[in-house]
Amino acid sequence: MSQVLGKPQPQNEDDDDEEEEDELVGLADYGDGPDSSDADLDSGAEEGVLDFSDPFSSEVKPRILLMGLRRSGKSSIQKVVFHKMSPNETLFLESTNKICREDVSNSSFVNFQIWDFPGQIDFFDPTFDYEMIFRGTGALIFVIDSQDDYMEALARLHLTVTRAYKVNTDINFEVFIHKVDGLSDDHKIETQRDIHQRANDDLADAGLEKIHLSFYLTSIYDHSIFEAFSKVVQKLIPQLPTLENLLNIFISNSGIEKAFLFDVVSKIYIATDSTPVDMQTYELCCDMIDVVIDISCIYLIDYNFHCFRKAIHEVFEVRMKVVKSRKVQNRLQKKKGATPNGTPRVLL
Ligand SMILES: Nc1nc2c(ncn2[C@@H]2O[C@H](COP(=O)(O)OP(=O)(O)OP(=O)(O)O)[C@@H](O)[C@H]2O)c(=O)[nH]1
Repeated sequence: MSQVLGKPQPQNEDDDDEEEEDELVGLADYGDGPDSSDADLDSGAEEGVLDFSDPFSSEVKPRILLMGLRRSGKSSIQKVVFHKMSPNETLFLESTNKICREDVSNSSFVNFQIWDFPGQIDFFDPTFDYEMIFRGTGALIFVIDSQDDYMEALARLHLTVTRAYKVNTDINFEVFIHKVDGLSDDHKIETQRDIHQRANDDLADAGLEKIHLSFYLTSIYDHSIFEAFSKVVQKLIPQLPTLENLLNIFISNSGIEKAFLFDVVSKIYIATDSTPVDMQTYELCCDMIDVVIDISCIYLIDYNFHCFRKAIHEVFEVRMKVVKSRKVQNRLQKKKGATPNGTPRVLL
């Protein structure tokens, strides 16, 4: 069902690149963020806390900005997706008061920078060089807390998007309607419709209809945040059409029903074939990746790959039975590619 790719790059190369980059722009003395050690261990990421006046004009990696009002959930998103923090632990996150930059270099495709902005950032502060920041930006994620009154957030979204667009018309504007775990299904749809309408009306009133905003319903308490981040990252991968074609060829020649190319570390999917993505299949693959990560250390130490693979399949089958409802299993059984006993096929 899924081919899990995306090996971490050799650590030495990364280190070399990072040193070179820092020397070039004179940033060797940037302090590590509070979680830099975790970052290194968990995601191959490196983190730094920057001043507003950070002169990062020569960065070549695509830059993803996380913006939004205070407590909207920006840092939680970053920690859950890229540091495997459990959602409940985010309750104890402190407010961000400086721009935090993180290099994510998990593979040749997942290779970008994330900048987490403090909620109270002031675009009119003369020391805040927003032109420099937006110039090198590939995607701007604006996080709106759907459980809160979002009028102020919408005004802020409008200001942010119009400022950014003036500097760089190539930015992808991504709006995360976040914390939807607290909303009923009807309320989710209504909130999305309302935010979509108001945000686009504001742009139209300013004569900026040509700015395209993409909307996602997200929560750190389920897979929606990983799916949304996957879509954001995919837009920054120039090889995406080629990868999709390869996956199309792969499924048509193998009889496999759905293929994802995953970044194992973050559970972002870099590409998939052109059949529609079914959330339950994606969740199943994410669960599978968790299992692989949980037990790989035990078996890889033994260099016994056959045992490892067998164990993965066994654990996966048990998990399928426990976690998935009978309804989901029945649906999967009926689909092409199911093994005779009804368990979906997984390739390792
Ligand atoms: N229910 C729910 N709570 C969330 C979600 N994401 C984040 N939170 C909570 O929202 C609160 C604020 O999260 P932060 O990540 O600190 O927010 P922030 O936008 O980085 O805040 P600033 O650093 O002040 O700008 C925390 O208590 C999180 O646990 C979510 O998807 N659902």
